[in-house]
Amino acid sequence: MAAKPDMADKPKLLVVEDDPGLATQLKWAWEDFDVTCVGDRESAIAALRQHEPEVVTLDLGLPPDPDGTSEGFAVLDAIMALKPDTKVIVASGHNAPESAMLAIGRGAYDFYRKPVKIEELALIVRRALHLAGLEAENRRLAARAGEDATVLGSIVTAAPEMIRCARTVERVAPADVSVMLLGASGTGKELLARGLHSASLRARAPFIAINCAAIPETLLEQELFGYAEGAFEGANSTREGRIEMADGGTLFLDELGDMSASAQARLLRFIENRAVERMGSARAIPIDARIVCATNRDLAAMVANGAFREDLYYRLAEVIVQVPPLAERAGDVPLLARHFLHRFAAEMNPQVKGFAADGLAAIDSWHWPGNVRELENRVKRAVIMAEGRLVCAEDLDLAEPGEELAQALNLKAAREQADRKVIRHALARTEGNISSTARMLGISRPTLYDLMKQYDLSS
Ligand SMILES: Nc1ncnc2c1ncn2[C@@H]1O[C@H](COP(=O)(O)OP(=O)(O)OP(=O)(O)O)[C@@H](O)[C@H]1O
Repeated sequence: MAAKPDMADKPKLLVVEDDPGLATQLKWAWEDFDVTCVGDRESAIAALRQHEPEVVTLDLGLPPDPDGTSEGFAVLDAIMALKPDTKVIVASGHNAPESAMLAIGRGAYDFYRKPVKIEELALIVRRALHLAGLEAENRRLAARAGEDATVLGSIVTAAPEMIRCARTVERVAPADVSVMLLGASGTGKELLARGLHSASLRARAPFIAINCAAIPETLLEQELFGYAEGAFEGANSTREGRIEMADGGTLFLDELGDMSASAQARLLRFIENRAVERMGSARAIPIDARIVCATNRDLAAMVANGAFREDLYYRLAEVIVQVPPLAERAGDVPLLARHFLHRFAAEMNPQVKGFAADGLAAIDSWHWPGNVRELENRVKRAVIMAEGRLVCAEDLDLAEPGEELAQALNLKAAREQADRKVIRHALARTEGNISSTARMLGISRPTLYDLMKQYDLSS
């Protein structure tokens, strides 16, 4: 015996009709629907809540106002408020032909004329159902695309290279191993470290980050290990270091390659003893912190030439994760550009809605040596600069230095233009960090300061 089609498989139709004869006629006309018939506002809303129908046919003339439209509109408004994706088809009676148009203005999908022609109504109902299905599928896909475009919480990517990298981080997160993130500046190492912490069992404890390159060598040890009162001149009170603050949580050591030999030795002692000694104090304070570190230097080479301790290296690099540069992540440049555009437009310039074609082309052809940080800064600046709805190539200021030089007045002017452009780009890449900019340009900090003064550039 063939199984009876299960009601659960059938699309749901709610018929709101106060004429019992007509309601019965409609009910039998829809064999392939799971039909519910009701005759007033209260039961219509109750049925909506209970069955969540995809499609509703609604007679606007319902009791206690069967000759008017007030009750019908009240039902329509309630449906639009409770479940706005419902396709409502209203009946337009002889007495109020204009009400059909009003109903569409208030969210109804379509209307039919009374007296009802079942075939005509069937066509409208089926089309509405088809559309409801398409819309539901679209919503599902959009939600999935949203999920897929971010990994480890906040990392926007669709590139297999980066997804693999994030998945590795996700997999090692629950194990209490040390993780070393290797990759160029601005590739998202800190974001990955934060993602790792959030995915670990330590998520509720603090995530403490310290950038070893941003703190002068002499202060780094104080920052990391803290100090006791009187440890040195000016130490008027005892201060806990970052390692202590990370107790129970994760300590993120950024730019690890910039750590002095003395700080390296102290760090190794902390790892071996699982305890810190504040500077100027012999008391060992037990600390349980997981270390995640990152560097854009070639640490293996630094170990080979003695600039970085080998024993420390192996303690910190139980798992090594290579973070690919942005230029090697297929499809990520336009994806991230749009992500940043929408974020910064919402924060700073809501009239901006997207990229002009030449803007997208400029983004696409740039090689992004400063990686995601450079892209983020460029788009931020462009959103602020944009005058219209679309960000164009000019707002992004991405031309190669060479392109404009051919038109320069003379060699001196050309050199100056090139200097300005290269310095501006380097500053954008490092978010105005003078030491990193000088290192990137292969000049000393004083030389960079001089040039910035000469060209009237600010960081
Ligand atoms: N995949 C991504 N999705 C969204 N934002 C990102 C992504 N990658 C990086 N960013 C953003 O780019 C900026 C730079 O990232 P991050 O600081 O993590 O890079 P980094 O590799 O640690 O850089 P550095 O080596 O210079 O410290 C941050 O503002 C970060 O939020």
